[in-house]
Amino acid sequence: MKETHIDDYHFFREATLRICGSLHVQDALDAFRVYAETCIPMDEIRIAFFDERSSSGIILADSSPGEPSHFTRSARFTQSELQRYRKALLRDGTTLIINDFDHADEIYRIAHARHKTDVSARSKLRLNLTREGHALGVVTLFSNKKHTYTQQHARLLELLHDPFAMAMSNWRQHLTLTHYQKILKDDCQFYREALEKRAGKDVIGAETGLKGVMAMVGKVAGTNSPVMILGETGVGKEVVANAIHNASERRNGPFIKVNCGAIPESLIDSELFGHEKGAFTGATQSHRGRFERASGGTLFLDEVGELPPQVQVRLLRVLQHRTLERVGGTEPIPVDVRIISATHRDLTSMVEEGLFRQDLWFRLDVFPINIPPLRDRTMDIPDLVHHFVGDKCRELKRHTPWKIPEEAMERLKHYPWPGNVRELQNVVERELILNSDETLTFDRFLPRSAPHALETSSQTVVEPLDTVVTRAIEAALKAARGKVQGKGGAAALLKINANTLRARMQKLGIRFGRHGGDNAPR
Ligand SMILES: Nc1ncnc2c1ncn2[C@@H]1O[C@H](COP(=O)(O)OP(=O)(O)OP(=O)(O)O)[C@@H](O)[C@H]1O
Repeated sequence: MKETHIDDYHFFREATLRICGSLHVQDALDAFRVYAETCIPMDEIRIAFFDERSSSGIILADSSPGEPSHFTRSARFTQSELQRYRKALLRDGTTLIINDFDHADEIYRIAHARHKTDVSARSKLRLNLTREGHALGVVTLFSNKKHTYTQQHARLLELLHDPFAMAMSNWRQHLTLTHYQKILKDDCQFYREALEKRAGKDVIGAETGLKGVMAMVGKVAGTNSPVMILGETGVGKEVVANAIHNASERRNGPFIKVNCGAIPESLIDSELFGHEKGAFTGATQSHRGRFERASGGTLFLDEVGELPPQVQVRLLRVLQHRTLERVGGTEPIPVDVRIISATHRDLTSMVEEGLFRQDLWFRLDVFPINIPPLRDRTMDIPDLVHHFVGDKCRELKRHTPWKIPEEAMERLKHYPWPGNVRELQNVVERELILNSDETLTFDRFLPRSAPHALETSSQTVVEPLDTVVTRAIEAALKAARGKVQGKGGAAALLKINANTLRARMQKLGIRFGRHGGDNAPR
């Protein structure tokens, strides 16, 4: 290329605009090459840096006018190669011209070969990027002809040291952030799917006992109206709230649940609305509340009747203004959530007694949905039982086939289920743990002899699940003389996997070993 006079200022300005013009290193490099090749010849240009942690040379971007060349983006170096490379960089200064690559320092030829590159470079011009004495990386121009580069080219490239160094830091930070953003998005998707699986997307009884409820769900899901779900404890209020969210346009946003009765009064403000750093003793970090976390999705206020009066006031204000302020904050934060509330309490009488604000109730109770108790939709019981047995068998890794006699199912249908679906779910779990036969009779919980007594005896028959499970495990351990695993062991007697049994023993605090003295299950 015939050397022509190039105005330094003009070159610096135009080149810098392109180098710093994009956070995407590839776009910036392509734009720079298209402009700069009118002043400095190049068949290819690369930007690379050294990653100290992995002792690897990493090519960030590569640009050429024709077909992109092939190379390995990341190449590892040994410690001694690294030292030789650093020494050579120090020796060679900011720019280096190699006009006959065959005679270049061996370490440069090693680096070139290590990237398994198909660039047939004959000459190269390199700019060594440093900041405050630290090596940031290199910009390398390649030419397929020998003796391409002159001191004038090197001088021009050197003018661009600072813009390239600054852009290099930004590109690397941008790449790191994009990398973490991808990981977070992926994790978020994974946990959302796991949560959906746990919550169970299926609404059993949607075509039978809950048909009317699901028709209401279908009508209201597409709107943004607040929904109030009413029903006894354990009827499936959360299941229905989930169904509304999943059928709405917000389905790809978060579904955040707040159990208003389970959060201590002193924490509920911060849990719902978040707080700023230093808002109170112990607030060492700022914290997003559940309202903010639910942004773009649905906020499910379970047991809304339990909200303390002062929180009712603040909730009303957020719903009216559609903005919130974190505890200790002054900036209003816009709120974009759909509210679904639920309660098993009689909110109308709570309003009459002054225990629940009427204005808040009007705002929340725009579209009420009443879920009937299980005793009023006994036709759903067989499907629910089969659904829960299938689920629990998978969880307990119980592969034996099972059947439920017609007569046992009739008894299940006639029980009044004061704890509704949750109670039925617990009874199924207990039956599967205690009954290792193929036939599930439910005799322990619903005795055949006195079906009429069931309705009154529920208080004495139903015990906390953990108590029953503990008793069963202890009985099995006793029969197996402390042996957990293997033939005749407690796991075999209970027909569950030994690891599952150990996990349960640990959770329930059951002592291990033949004499209960060992501290690890065998
Ligand atoms: N129709 C249904 N289909 C499948 N599972 C259900 C159904 N209804 C309830 N369940 C299951 O029963 C259990 C209790 O349901 P859920 O938590 O939705 O009840 P709830 O009315 O919100 O209870 P609470 O009043 O205690 O908050 C859950 O494990 C849920 O998965």
